[in-house]
Amino acid sequence: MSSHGTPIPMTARKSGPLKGTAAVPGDKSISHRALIFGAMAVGETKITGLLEGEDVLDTAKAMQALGADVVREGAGEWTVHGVGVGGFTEPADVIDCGNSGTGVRLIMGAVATHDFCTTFTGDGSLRKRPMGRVTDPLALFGARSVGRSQGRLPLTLIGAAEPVPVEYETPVPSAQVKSAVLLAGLNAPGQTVVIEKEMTRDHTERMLVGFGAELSTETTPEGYHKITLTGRPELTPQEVAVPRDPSSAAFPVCAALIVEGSEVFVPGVSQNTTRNGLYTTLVEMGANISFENPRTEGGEPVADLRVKYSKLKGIEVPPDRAASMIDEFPVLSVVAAFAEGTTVMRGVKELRVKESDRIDAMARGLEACGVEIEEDHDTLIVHGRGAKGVKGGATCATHIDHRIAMSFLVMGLASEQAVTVDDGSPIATSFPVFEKLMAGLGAAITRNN
Ligand SMILES: O=C(O)C1=C[C@@H](OP(=O)(O)O)[C@@H](O)[C@H](O)C1
Ligand SMILES: C=C(OP(=O)(O)O)C(=O)O
Repeated sequence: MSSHGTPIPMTARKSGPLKGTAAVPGDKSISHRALIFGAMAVGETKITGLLEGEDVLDTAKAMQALGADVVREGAGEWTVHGVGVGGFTEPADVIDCGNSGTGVRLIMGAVATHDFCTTFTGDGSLRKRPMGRVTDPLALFGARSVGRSQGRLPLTLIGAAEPVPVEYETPVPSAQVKSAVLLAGLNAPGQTVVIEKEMTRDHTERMLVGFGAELSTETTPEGYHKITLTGRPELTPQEVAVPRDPSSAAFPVCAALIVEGSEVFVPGVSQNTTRNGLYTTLVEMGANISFENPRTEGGEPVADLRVKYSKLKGIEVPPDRAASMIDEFPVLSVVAAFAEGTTVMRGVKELRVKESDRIDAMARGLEACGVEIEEDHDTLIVHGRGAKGVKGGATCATHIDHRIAMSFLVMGLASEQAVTVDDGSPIATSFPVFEKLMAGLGAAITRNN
């Protein structure tokens, strides 16, 4: 039973060709950051295209609780009157980040170098996720924290009264950890340095530069990604146009690839190389995707995708691509089930600490639907059914995980028998218009109660 909300079981049935345009909402990562950087700038930041999903709305509430003025002006249009770097005030109540790892970890970073105390919590999924990966580097700035065992939420963070700058090499490939350290470094004197062995999504770096921080990036002789941030800048308010979310676009794209006769147009999909690993992988599998009208939107390189049903083959995904498609492995494993041959996903252990253990959740659901898999701690291998087709016919557990729910619903659109998910309610955390958008393409997805 989820503590996210009342479970909403949903079912997807074999559908006719999917046709039309899938204009997915704003990018979740960029939406969180637009609110947080807006709150740390002096003056009014205007945001358009903000993702109004539960995760981002929780971050908006948190920014208000810390003293910023955050106002919804219209659909996706928000203004943030920031309090300036170092200007947050102690929240009067617990900050509840709901289902959002990004929200809680970035906000922990933002308050860690403020001389006050913040208590964080979240839903049943977030309370299981590891926070030590963020509280460990924040301790180097002088922040202290007390959480449940293994640093789980609820957790209280006592910010550093006299923060010191930090040099930190991230032990796991995580943009959330990198961003937490950089956000803490904003209110520390001197230079904060983050080094990552594998480069993760770079929205924090791009947006900090956009908001006027002094930040430089370089590749070290070992090939690592090194970021140097000068603390205590005055951030200048911005007009942020949030581009569409490539992680949400993955669902209509993958659905079109596996539902026979489909042709779907997906505008404005990020071509940022720290986010587009799924699309590279799909092309290697033989996907018929054309990348049209390349341009820049909201500071991100984007293209319009025209996607046609394709006969796909299994491939080995290079492990060094994992970070650039980390949220897309669940839906890739669905596509792999329909491909001819085996798809090997190695170097994916980070999937075990997402909203759910995504290797386990996908493995169990795929098996229940008649797909043979192999897994170990860091690997998921899917033996594609190809011409034999996917049986389906199971109810898959989603474990309060939006991407698991959407992935199995996509699977049901092309399986012989319907696929049910026990709880589709978490879809609202990242893709609140998923059902409407998929219905518009002709996908047979229904709620069961
Ligand atoms: O920084 C971000 O916006 C995100 C980073 C990734 O998490 P990790 O940093 O934990 O890999 C990703 O899974 C998440 O959906 C969003
Ligand atoms: C992992 C995800 O988000 P978060 O870590 O912000 O909860 C995701 O959206 O797939």
